[in-house]
Amino acid sequence: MSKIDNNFPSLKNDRILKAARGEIPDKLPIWIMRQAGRHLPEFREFREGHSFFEICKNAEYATEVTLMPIRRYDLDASIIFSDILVIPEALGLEVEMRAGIGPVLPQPLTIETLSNLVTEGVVDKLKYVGEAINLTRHKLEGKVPIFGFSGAPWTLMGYMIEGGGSKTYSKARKWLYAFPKESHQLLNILTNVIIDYLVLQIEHGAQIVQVFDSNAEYLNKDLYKDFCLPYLKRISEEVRSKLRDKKLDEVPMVLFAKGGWYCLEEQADLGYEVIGVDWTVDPKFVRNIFKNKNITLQGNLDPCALYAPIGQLKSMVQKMLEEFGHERYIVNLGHGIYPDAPIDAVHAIIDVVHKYNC
Ligand SMILES: Cc1c2[nH]c(c1CCC(=O)O)Cc1[nH]c(c(CCC(=O)O)c1C)Cc1[nH]c(c(CCC(=O)O)c1C)Cc1[nH]c(c(C)c1CCC(=O)O)C2
Repeated sequence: MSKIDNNFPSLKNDRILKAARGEIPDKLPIWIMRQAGRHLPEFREFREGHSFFEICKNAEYATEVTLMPIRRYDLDASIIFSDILVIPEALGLEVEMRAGIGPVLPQPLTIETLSNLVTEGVVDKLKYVGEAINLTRHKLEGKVPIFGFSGAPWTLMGYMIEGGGSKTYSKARKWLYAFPKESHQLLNILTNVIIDYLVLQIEHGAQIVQVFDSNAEYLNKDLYKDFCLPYLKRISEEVRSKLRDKKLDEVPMVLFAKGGWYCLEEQADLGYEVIGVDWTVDPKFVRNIFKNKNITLQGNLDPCALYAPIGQLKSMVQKMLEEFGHERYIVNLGHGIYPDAPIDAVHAIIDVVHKYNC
């Protein structure tokens, strides 16, 4: 039994939850993908004394890092400090976080080693994430809600087969054509884990969860239909049904399929309240696609816009807010903030968003 205390402080800022459910918050909500970590000097300092996974696996450390952006900025949500690659690790693959490179899996998954994945007790091994969420939600004192998250099946499959990041994900894409049976087998294993992992996070206090399909951009509509949509749908449906079985309240679910412009319409029918879009998607275009759907949009400022002169940055944010409109909208970047993003730029964006008249 993990340490759970679900007697949480009451929530003072529910803008994100309201926007996700289609209610109108007093101000537009904003959070920033990858806000907890690499661009913050206090994180880099903390990181000098601890390895990446040491921080993830120690609830006190993970809480400390999760709170860093909340102390510094007037954000409307926190996101637990962790990584999408904790799932491959719990399935038995070694994952290293190498400075200047990123995640490396020294022994990538092959068709031959697929059956070696340890599929029993996976979520038990991930209880440390639940404990970190639980402690963070207490330490947040109700200031803002906390996001849980997971990588999507295809995105995790990509890292597992490539052994890390890749420019093309061609080894993983090759599986989809040459080994469809094994691909589905792997995607099913991942989907089962993701469902229980998200339920675990919600049980421990996550008030909203996001599924990152960061590698959607390497597929096309046919591949996404075969190898992603059914699994993403199963995740939203089974997370909700497991929560009902456990008599737990449902939480809003966000899907962010980066580069998934080719199947936006299909994403609206997967059972997620919020769909994230990257900066290549025109706000008016996506609003039009979703006009008859009960979907909240999230996004989509180019993370590189943060390097523009502050005045220009503020005008771009203002334009983005006008184009998305104030209903069913959560402000965010179109992908994670970069390590060298200027702190002043983040303050400027939040300032424009919170001054915006809904
Ligand atoms: C693809 C992906 C990964 N991890 C993640 C994704 C999906 C989002 C996206 O597409 O950006 C998600 C992630 N990774 C991290 C978080 C923490 C919470 C947050 O601030 O959003 C989240 C939500 C911490 C991290 N994950 C990582 C760091 C930096 C590593 C370090 O401190 O050494 C942090 C703070 C490492 C990581 N982890 C990953 C990569 C490619 C890298 C290297 C690049 C980098 O982020 O610096 C895999």
